[in-house]
Amino acid sequence: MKILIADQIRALDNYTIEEEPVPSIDLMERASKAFVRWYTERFNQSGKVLIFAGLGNNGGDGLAIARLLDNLGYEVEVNIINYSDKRSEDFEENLHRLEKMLMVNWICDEEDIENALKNGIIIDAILGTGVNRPLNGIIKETILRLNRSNSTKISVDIATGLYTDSPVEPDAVIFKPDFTVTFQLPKLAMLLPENENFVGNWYKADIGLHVEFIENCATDYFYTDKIQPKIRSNFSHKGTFGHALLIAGSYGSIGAAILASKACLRSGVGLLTALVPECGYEIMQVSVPEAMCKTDVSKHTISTLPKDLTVYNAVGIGCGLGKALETVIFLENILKSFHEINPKKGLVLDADALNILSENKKLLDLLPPGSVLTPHPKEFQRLAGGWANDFERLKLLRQFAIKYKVIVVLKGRHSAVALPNGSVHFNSTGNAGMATGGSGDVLTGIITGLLAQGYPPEEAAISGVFKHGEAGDFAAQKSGQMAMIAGDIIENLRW
Ligand SMILES: NC(=O)C1=CN([C@@H]2O[C@H](COP(=O)(O)OP(=O)(O)OC[C@H]3O[C@@H](n4cnc5c(N)ncnc54)[C@H](O)[C@@H]3O)[C@@H](O)[C@H]2O)[C@@H](O)CC1
Ligand SMILES: [K+]
Repeated sequence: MKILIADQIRALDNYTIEEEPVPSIDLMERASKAFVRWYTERFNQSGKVLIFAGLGNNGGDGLAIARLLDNLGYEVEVNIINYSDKRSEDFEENLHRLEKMLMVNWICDEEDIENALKNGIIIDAILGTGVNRPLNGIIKETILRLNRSNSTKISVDIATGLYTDSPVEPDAVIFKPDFTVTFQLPKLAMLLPENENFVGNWYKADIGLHVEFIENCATDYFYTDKIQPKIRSNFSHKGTFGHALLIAGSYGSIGAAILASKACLRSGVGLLTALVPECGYEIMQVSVPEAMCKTDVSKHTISTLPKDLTVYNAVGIGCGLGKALETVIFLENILKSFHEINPKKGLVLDADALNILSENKKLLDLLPPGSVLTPHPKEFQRLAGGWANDFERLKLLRQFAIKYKVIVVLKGRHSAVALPNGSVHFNSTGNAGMATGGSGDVLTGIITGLLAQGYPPEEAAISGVFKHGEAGDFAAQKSGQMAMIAGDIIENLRW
């Protein structure tokens, strides 16, 4: 699914209005009905609904929502923030419709704000995607006061004050909802970790905007909310699904090799060889009997390039590897030999392989095009340098992927997969229970397994991240997020 910037969303609204055609007031009614559908599925008629509306179209939505909820028997109180003389046409029309049924309160000063605050659910329809400057005056005062309330808070489309596709000022005042119900498409700002408090749990409400227009919009940002399942032929044999090599583990971290190996096997790979230091041999053989196991000449680390690299369809390196000097030299050698053996072979670099790259930046130039790197934010910072905000981080991520022609999976709540063409694919699956040791090793195993089966690296990364998160969601349903361990993600992989 595409993610569009605010100007494109405005153009999309207008195009839908002209081409469908649908009068803008009816489109607003459709959006408001979609919100009300979401709301009535979760909240019953007990208690008050306190609607805070602005004077533009987001406010218009708020007034239409008030009317629809009132019709459904909810006890609604409407507060309009009187911050300007300018009102949108559809706001005026919805005010006209509402005033036939309900009295509205106009908020002009702090006393009005205090009077408006009662027990009830707060709905923020003050400003939406039209916000273009920091909040001040009576809007700012209202938001400051609403944010102090313990009531459940819900934003219509986007929290008041949050810019759709640019960073907010460091000391900006922004509404802090528990939920956001956003129309049609997710907004970029809602996917960035620094905005977590200004989004809450968010839901997408379809309002039937023009599908072809969306298809023709150019964008670099996408949201992965489903992937195409691949069908396996009945005539397959284990050779059909490739042979993966995982190079992982060091003394004290053989568990990382086990987790990556199990995940790789559960991702459909035909054959798996794990290369571990000698100290890991028995542990691997006992824990993962399905994998073949080779050992390095070193007892505790990986130091020596395997002879027969051409046998493998994909190689995953880094889980629990350590950063011993001999391992650094090993990584340099394998990156050099990758260019020679077969540029089409897949390569995944994770954890200590990434840390070695950041401590030896000249190695970055050896990265084979199409390699998949899976850093968490700290690892990415060490690789690419710091950033002032998440938009800047996103820019660095894209620049890095373009410059080195690699795929970078920046792990997090909505893991961002940056491709060499500069596009970024945000993931929809996963949960906080996955922030646990070994979860990254599982992802490396999955992506390596997909690469070995012949998935193009872009698809292996996007699908792997999606399935990893989905398995984490299944695991959380069973044991709860707190009790989850990385092994549960592997057990819950379903293809
Ligand atoms: N255009 C359409 O057809 C639809 C729009 N919808 C709603 O319309 C919203 C966008 O509406 P608008 O474009 O009218 O914009 P908003 O309602 O977000 O804002 C209204 C106006 O406030 C002004 N403004 C911006 N920043 C401000 C600030 N900090 N302080 C005070 N005033 C400020 C701007 O002039 C802006 O146009 C969406 O978020 C969505 O809720 C939905 O009804 C769906 C259909
Ligand atoms: K809003």
